[in-house]
Amino acid sequence: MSTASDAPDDDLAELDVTDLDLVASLLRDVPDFPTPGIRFWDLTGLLADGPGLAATTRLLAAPAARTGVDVVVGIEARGFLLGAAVAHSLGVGVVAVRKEGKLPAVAARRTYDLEYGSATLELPADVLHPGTRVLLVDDVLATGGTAAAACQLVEGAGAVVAAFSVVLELPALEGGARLGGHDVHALLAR
Ligand SMILES: O=P(O)(O)OC[C@H]1O[C@H](OP(=O)(O)OP(=O)(O)O)[C@H](O)[C@@H]1O
Ligand SMILES: Nc1ncnc2[nH]cnc12
Repeated sequence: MSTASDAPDDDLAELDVTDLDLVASLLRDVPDFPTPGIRFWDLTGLLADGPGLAATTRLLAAPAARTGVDVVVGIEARGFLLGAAVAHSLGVGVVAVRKEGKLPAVAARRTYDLEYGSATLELPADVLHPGTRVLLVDDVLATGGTAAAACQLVEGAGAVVAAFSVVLELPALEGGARLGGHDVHALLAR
């Protein structure tokens, strides 16, 4: 079983080790999904576990205590589940950055590549404003294409990415390097 010492970020030393160990114990990796050669990290069991979801929410929300945020932005699709939980725990709202074609009013869109394909993200119109401080939330940071696109959308609206919280970083794919120096808080690395 993984332990909290797998956490990639020294900042996390102050976080609850019991919470981190619980999160690590509920992750599952699936070989060759969705395409051959991909080791897919599945958070279904973590999200379905009450104490696991609560621990994850506490850990992902932690950067907001240091930086202060006005709103959480969750990235489709698994970032919606985590983002809403984090926003609720912080007492702020949540904005869904969606895959192409789902929003009736779009502020901007970005197309990007990820580990197993390409996609386009869209930011809803009229929810982020100049100076709005955003906590971005997602489940996995792999190549960083998704997170970089989301950062560009937020900043294109004049808002500020105060921090990016993610459950799991895959450091071999060097996604952090694509985030232009943004503060990345990954709970675990694999
Ligand atoms: O760092 P990257 O290489 O960009 O990959 C990370 C993204 O990939 C997954 O989403 P996916 O696009 O599979 O969408 P889903 O959550 O809608 O299934 C994951 O939830 C991240 O958003
Ligand atoms: N290996 C992986 N597991 C889960 N989500 C991902 N998103 C991109 N790569 C991923």
